[in-house]
Amino acid sequence: MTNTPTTRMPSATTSSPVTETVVSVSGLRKTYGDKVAVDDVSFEVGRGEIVGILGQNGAGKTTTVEALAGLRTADGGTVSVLGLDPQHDPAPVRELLGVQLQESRLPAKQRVVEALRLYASFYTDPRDPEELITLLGLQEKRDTAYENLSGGQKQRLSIALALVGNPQVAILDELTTGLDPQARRETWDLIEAVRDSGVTILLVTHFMDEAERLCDRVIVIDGGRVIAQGTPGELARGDRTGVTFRMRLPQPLDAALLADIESVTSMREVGLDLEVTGGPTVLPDVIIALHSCGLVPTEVQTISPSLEDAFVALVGRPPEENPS
Ligand SMILES: Nc1ncnc2c1ncn2[C@@H]1O[C@H](COP(=O)(O)OP(=O)(O)OP(=O)(O)O)[C@@H](O)[C@H]1O
Repeated sequence: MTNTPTTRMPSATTSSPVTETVVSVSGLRKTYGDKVAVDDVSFEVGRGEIVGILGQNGAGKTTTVEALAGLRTADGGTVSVLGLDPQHDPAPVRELLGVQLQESRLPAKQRVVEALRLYASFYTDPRDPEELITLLGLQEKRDTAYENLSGGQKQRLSIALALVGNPQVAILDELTTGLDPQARRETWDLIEAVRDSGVTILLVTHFMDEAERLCDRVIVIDGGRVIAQGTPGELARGDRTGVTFRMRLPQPLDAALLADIESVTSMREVGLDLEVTGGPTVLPDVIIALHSCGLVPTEVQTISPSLEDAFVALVGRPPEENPS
């Protein structure tokens, strides 16, 4: 994690005090006919945080954030943005909340600067469109029609449109879906710059690498319910206190040598490597034991548990490769 959040929220495993809650969702419920899209969702977001909403297709993520933005009517529960109620009085919330929803589409011939000026005219205290064009690296595309922008440029424009009202909170849904790896990394840098400019961000994503890179905390939704929340590191570690590493040795090893080490709990061969798992001191214990036999590994790599592993363990299935 490269982020240094200005506030930390309580999570599954921490209890730091909340300094200022800007978004609060409590017992949210939404049905479409017989279909329960959101069953019982509660969470809070503190000022300056980037919080990820993770879940598979159909988990209820978009319904949740759209209810928060006052774009869908909830059947139960409460939502609050900066103390305002978007469900019963959405107009003032729109001044404070920017929304980038999935697949924003603009008229094909509309130029970048025209779109930004038009959207700016909807707000009482908008950001300067030219400043946003610079912030989002769209200077060279300022006068380009929407239809002639690349996928990454369209995405950056949609983020600019979410920010043009000068919001204190931004909801970004499927931020980097369909972008190439470089455009994704550029978009991530941009989101960090947006957060550093003082905007609290709620990020809906399928991508675990994106959540690990950007989010101070993540909320995992499955079947319309929150099934876990915490920092990406907390969720990835889960209950694990042990260490796993892989090493490559210059010659075959008598397995009994390592099996006798108290801190070693398991070993397995992975290709040319030996993977060892054990207690907190297992890595130095193994290296010292090898050294006493005149052996030095040619490579050693510690294996960190990933958010993706945690997600699979929690949800029972991996996040979709090709989100809809
Ligand atoms: N307007 C609607 N009418 C009927 N059912 C809907 C509607 N919108 C969403 N649903 C259903 O509600 C459930 C939750 O949908 P939602 O879009 O909130 O999920 P999601 O987690 O955002 O999924 P995705 O990642 O695919 O966008 C899904 O089963 C979906 O099919």
